[in-house]
Amino acid sequence: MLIRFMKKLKTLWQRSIVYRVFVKKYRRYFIIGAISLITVDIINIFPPLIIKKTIDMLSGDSNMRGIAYYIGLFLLATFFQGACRYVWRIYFIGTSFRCEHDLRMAFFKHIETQSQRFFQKYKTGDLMSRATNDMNAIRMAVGPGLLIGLDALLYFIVIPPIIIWLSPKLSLFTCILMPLTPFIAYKIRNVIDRQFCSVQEQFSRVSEKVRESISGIRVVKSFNISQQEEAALRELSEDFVKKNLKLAIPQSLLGPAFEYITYLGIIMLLCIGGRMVIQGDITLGTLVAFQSYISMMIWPMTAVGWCVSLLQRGNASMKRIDEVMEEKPEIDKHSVTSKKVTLKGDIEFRDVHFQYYKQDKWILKGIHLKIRAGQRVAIVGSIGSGKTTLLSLLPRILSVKDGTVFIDGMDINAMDVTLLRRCIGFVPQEAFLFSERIADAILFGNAGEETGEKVRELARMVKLEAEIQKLPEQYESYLGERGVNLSGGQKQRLTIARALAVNPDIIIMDDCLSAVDVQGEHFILHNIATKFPGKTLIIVTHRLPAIRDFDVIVVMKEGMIVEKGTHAELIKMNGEYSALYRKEELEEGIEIL
Ligand SMILES: Nc1ncnc2c1ncn2[C@@H]1O[C@H](COP(=O)(O)OP(=O)(O)OP(=O)(O)O)[C@@H](O)[C@H]1O
Repeated sequence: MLIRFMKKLKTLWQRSIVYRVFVKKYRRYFIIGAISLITVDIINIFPPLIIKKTIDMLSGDSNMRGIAYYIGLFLLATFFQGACRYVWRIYFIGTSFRCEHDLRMAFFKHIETQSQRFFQKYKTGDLMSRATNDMNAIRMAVGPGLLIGLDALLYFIVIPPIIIWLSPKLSLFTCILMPLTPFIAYKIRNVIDRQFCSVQEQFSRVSEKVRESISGIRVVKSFNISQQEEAALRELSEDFVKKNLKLAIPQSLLGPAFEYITYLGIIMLLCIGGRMVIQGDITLGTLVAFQSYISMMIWPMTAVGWCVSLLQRGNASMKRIDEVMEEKPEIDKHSVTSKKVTLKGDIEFRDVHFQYYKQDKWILKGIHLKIRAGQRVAIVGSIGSGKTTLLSLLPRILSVKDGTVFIDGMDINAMDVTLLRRCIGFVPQEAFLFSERIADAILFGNAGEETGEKVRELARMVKLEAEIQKLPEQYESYLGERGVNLSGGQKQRLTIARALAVNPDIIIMDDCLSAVDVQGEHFILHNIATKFPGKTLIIVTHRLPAIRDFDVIVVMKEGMIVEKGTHAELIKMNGEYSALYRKEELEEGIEIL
């Protein structure tokens, strides 16, 4: 029975936030902190006893040497106590910051392994709120929460036996109200837990709205919808205030409720204890010492409520972190190696089907495509025909579940995703840039590489050099958030330079020249062909003249490959490609070969 109980206790402990976040990794720090805390609380027992002795001496024979001795003892005890307090603060509170750091890094690393599907489920603002607010709540639980809890527990263990020893009768009267404490804590705790979750969820919504409005500020202004955006944010924010106020009620009830019970105890003590001193049942020193101990209990009484609230908040936040951490990464073969393998660049899609969600429509329907190393391949087709989806499978931004994709004869699902991505220069449709120096944005992810000539060479290759040189600080100029201080075409060219910087074996360009003029497009494609000979190039484009000399042109329609061949072959076929080309010919007034 006892063994079963101990086992259950052990399981509970190992599941607790304190063990998982703090003790498991920083056991030594926990032990040092706990020892110094115990020492402080043990030393704490003595000052009231010393005071009792001194008062009793004063009301007795007034032995001055004895009094001086006790004063010396008192000073020594308080000094030692201060030193130990310093140690536990460092070991508990300091370590709680390390725990928060560890958890945040683990959270971030986990998010990095997730696929698009995950990011559709969790909004950016929500993830931000989990990585900041929730992490902070967890730190407060395993730092101050743990400290206060342990401290209070020690007080509850140490002080009652002493007051019983001082006067059992007086203890009985004073402690009559004590059992009320855990009962009230339990009742209020549940309410706090429920409301804290609701506050955190609302905070996520507010964060997401703010993020969305700021990143879409250009659209908001150009569509003149600032007022609607403001109203939407106000509604969310007001709701957040209301939820916080609702949470504040049980939280603020907790402390006063405990204090009230404790002060009732003190009043009873003064009435009954005073009478006992007058009747000679106890000495004045005993009453003073007794009162000191009861006052010392006020702190743990209040602290229990605070500790419970911190632990509850921490637990609620941990649940939110666990929810994300339990999301299985779609890609599990990640390595931390910095080596780069070289791929030849043969690619094969074998009977590939893809759907974004189960039960959803199929976006790719039985794709069979072989690309030989060094070929230049263009993928064209109507809007929404699945071109981006198909290309996203190669660097495993999306995972292939039905069918197989091979690179150099290897199934990409069996390849280390880090190494795979290092061999692919991927230029996405949306030019996303971080706010950093232009030189760093070009050498992105290649820290440690020498800048200078390589950066200039890449900028030249994408026809960006002259424009960068016109900037006041040239390559040292900082990009605004998401590159707001660049034009659409400049952003696209910079992302191409960034992809080429890794000297990839396979270059994938997803409609990333749409904001570049025709001459610029020819210039860049020509440069890629000459500077990266023998590399496989796959490009998605809606501008057909630019790809007339490509080795293979693949035409997609409704998730299927409907035509494949060279420009001349496809024109001769007089099918889908020929129709698209004629349409473009009309639009741009170009001549068909
Ligand atoms: N993340 C997503 N979740 C759900 N459906 C998606 C997602 N991304 C794309 N789709 C759907 O998949 C289909 C193919 O989209 P995809 O972007 O691959 O087409 P595309 O041929 O590249 O289009 P475009 O020429 O406009 O870039 C579309 O119907 C689109 O709505």
